[in-house]
Amino acid sequence: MNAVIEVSGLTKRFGDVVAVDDATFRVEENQISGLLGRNGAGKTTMMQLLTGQDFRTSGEVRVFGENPVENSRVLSNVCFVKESQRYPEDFRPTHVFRSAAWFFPHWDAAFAERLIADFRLPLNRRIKKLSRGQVSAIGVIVGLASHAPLTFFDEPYLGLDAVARQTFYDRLLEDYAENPRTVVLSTHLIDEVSNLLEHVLVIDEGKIIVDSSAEELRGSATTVAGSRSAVDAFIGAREVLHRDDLGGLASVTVGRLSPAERLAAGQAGLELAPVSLQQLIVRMTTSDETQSERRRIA
Ligand SMILES: Nc1ncnc2c1ncn2[C@@H]1O[C@H](COP(=O)(O)OP(=O)(O)OP(=O)(O)O)[C@@H](O)[C@H]1O
Repeated sequence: MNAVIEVSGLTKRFGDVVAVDDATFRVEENQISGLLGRNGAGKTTMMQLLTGQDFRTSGEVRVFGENPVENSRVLSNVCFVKESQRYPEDFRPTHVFRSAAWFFPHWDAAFAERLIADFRLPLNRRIKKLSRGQVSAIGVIVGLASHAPLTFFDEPYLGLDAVARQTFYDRLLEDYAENPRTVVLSTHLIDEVSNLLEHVLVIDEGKIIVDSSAEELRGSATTVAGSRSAVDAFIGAREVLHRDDLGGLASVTVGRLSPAERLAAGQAGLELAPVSLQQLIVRMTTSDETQSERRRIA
């Protein structure tokens, strides 16, 4: 596989704050990757560095094999949809889409038209008069219709309602199937995007703590539920990631189970349930147990 992004030992400091801390990872071509993490984890800073909008303190960044900073060869192939995108004072959505056609060599005007209808976006209303969700829809439309070989969506749907978010996921997947490209998506709505993601990067306090295929990650923990005595007998000396007890019942999250262990759990009358990506990430990035859980899940 070809790496579209290669990052090595990347660090970005703002005074005393280490926003990105010695990050090393690759993003493969034509995959949808999630860049996930808590508030202030370093997601936006990472995207700024990858799109040449900020300077690194140390380390290396390669996008399409080159340094992205002030590099038009790289940047003409990149679309960055930001959460807090600002537009010129008197701009209307129609102005944004007309300019997008100049900026993005692969701009798909017909697709943009369809998305404008899907999101019911008023084209000729001043952007400053639009609702928060309508402003987000502009960014989402630009990101999708740009057909840029590398597209970053940084928490793109502030204010978008559930229908509009589902429209975004559906159109992204449909279009990605026809026009494969590399997408990096940062979001807090992890469960909503979980089925979209092929690869997951989790950043916490500037450090990349997970770099894994989404499928592998999903199978990396299981919840075992049943009578407390049967659960305790099954888990034995296993490390427990999370535990809930209710009367004589217990529900315990443990790491990856082998097929034989799954069979044994079934024979012991226990129920097994996968742990959602969101639950997993919440547990990995919750402060007091963070370090030990990361080790156990990894
Ligand atoms: N220009 C700056 N000056 C000082 N500190 C900054 C600056 N930009 C970001 N930071 C700090 O760097 C850290 C990472 O911020 P960043 O915006 O990358 O986080 P994030 O993961 O995108 O968060 P969120 O999910 O809340 O948007 C935070 O502690 C933030 O306060």
